[in-house]
Amino acid sequence: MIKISDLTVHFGGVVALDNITVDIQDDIVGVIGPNGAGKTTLINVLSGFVLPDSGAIDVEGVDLLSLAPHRRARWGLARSFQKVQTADNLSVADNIWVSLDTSASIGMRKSAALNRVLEYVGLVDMANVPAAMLNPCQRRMTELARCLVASPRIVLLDEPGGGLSECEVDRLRYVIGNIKANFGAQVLLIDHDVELIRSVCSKTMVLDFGEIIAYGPTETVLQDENVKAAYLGTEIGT
Ligand SMILES: Nc1ncnc2c1ncn2[C@@H]1O[C@H](COP(=O)(O)OP(=O)(O)OP(=O)(O)O)[C@@H](O)[C@H]1O
Repeated sequence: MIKISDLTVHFGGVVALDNITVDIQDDIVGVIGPNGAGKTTLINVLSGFVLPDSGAIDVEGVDLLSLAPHRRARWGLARSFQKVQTADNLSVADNIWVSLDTSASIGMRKSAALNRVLEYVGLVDMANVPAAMLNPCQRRMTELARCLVASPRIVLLDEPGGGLSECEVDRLRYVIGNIKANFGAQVLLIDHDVELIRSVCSKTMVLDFGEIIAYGPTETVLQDENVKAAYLGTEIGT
């Protein structure tokens, strides 16, 4: 469980997160909102890329903000980025192995963990291929595999559906939707693809101008008039 209390982040005059308080308990929770709403900032604070001005975050009894970013990773916090971060000159396997190099004991042989995650994301046949040769979906899957390989407790995903075709999003839906069952980790999923959010997230939080304007069961939230208004110009399917 992620317990966020009174979290505020300013960038100069911009209030990116405005006194947010929320308990995140469900296995897969969506985070949606218009551009600039504060979604990535929330993941950046959780992962240690941004220091908040005030507030506290408790994850499973741990004071997260007291840990340096690398210690959060060792504790079991994994994240992906809006712009996929793969090293082009490394193979798929080596791109994933990077997470194992910095991880603590993961309760199984590291090579077994690598094989398991390659199989899970469907990249077994591509293990030795340089990342430069991958298509966008395979790059995204490589990044997801890197998030999952070291037995994380919490996985933060920043727009993993961005730039993928519909059929690729189907695959992504399976991979994200089964993280809890296969790896035991809680997932926080930011995406603009409302159908992806709707299909995998039991609860969803909506940010607007740094504030939580709705949080609850995904379908209820998507039907909320305030949420529809915040998304004016963006269609939310009924
Ligand atoms: N490093 C930074 N320096 C200055 N301003 C920033 C920085 N990071 C974010 N912001 C500002 O904070 C606000 C929230 O940005 P954030 O990236 O968290 O929004 P977002 O909801 O993730 O948007 P998007 O959907 O476009 O990714 C925006 O006004 C943004 O311009």
